[in-house]
Amino acid sequence: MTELIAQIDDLRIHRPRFELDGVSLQVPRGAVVGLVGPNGAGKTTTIRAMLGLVAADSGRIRVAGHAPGDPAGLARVGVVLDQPAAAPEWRVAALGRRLAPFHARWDHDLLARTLDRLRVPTGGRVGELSRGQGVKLSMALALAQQPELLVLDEPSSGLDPAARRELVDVIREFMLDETHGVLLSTHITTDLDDLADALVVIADGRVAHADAMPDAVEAFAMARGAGAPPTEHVLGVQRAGAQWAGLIRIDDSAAFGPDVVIDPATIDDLVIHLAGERAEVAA
Ligand SMILES: Nc1ncnc2c1ncn2[C@@H]1O[C@H](COP(=O)(O)OP(=O)(O)OP(=O)(O)O)[C@@H](O)[C@H]1O
Repeated sequence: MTELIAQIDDLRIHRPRFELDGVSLQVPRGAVVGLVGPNGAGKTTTIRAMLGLVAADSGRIRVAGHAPGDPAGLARVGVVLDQPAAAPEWRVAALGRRLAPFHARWDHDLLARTLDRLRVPTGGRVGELSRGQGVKLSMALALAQQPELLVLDEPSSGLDPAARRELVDVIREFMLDETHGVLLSTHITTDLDDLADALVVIADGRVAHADAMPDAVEAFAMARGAGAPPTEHVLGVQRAGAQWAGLIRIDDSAAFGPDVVIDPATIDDLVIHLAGERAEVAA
């Protein structure tokens, strides 16, 4: 059986205007798990609960065999969140010296190499870095801990195309060790096409779809037609004038006539139309 490095079962968090409603996901060792979904779907809330940064109302979370927030578990997790990884007044060049005492396996050489490779300026203070440079710094600091699990919440946001490619390469190298795992939340879904071993789509506080890649995407297709959309088999129908488009299960393709065009689906299609499906169910 595949060993899990992180596991979330039936996580529920109640907020005044939001419900995380029974989210379950698993990160096996050796796997990159992509976490996708529309704005406000609950991705960051799930990640924060996993790290012990927000309290769960119910559910079970284990990270490297420990409860969320347990220092023994966190010591094995490198994190890139949507906020700076260090105080703005700290000198970038001094970060290794400042942070190493808090991490048993800190690798100064790896930090220097990653900062150099990602072209992070090391001559100034953290607060002087651009948003993208700050993300790269967070990534370098996360890797310097030599974690077993990397948890990345929208690391690509603010990165230029070349830097995004570098980031994907860095993740690939991290995964050369088959005991490692990655949970990667992103809106740049094309980054996941060749990288993710599994996909979890969250919509409106629930897991709308989860499967291994590429099956997670290839189980679906996009159907497009004109006139009244079919009432069966089409998920999250969207209309533009006389045209309609929706997601279908590939197994249902035969239910459509020649007037319906069927194309392969993308991860974006899943995010858009499975979320639309949830909205229609809720309406
Ligand atoms: N501290 C908070 N108090 C109350 N509600 C919150 C809090 N943080 C987040 N929320 C709400 O929880 C919901 C889920 O937010 P979350 O940040 O998890 O979404 P997300 O999927 O990460 O979205 P995005 O893609 O925009 O980053 C949103 O409706 C948000 O307004």
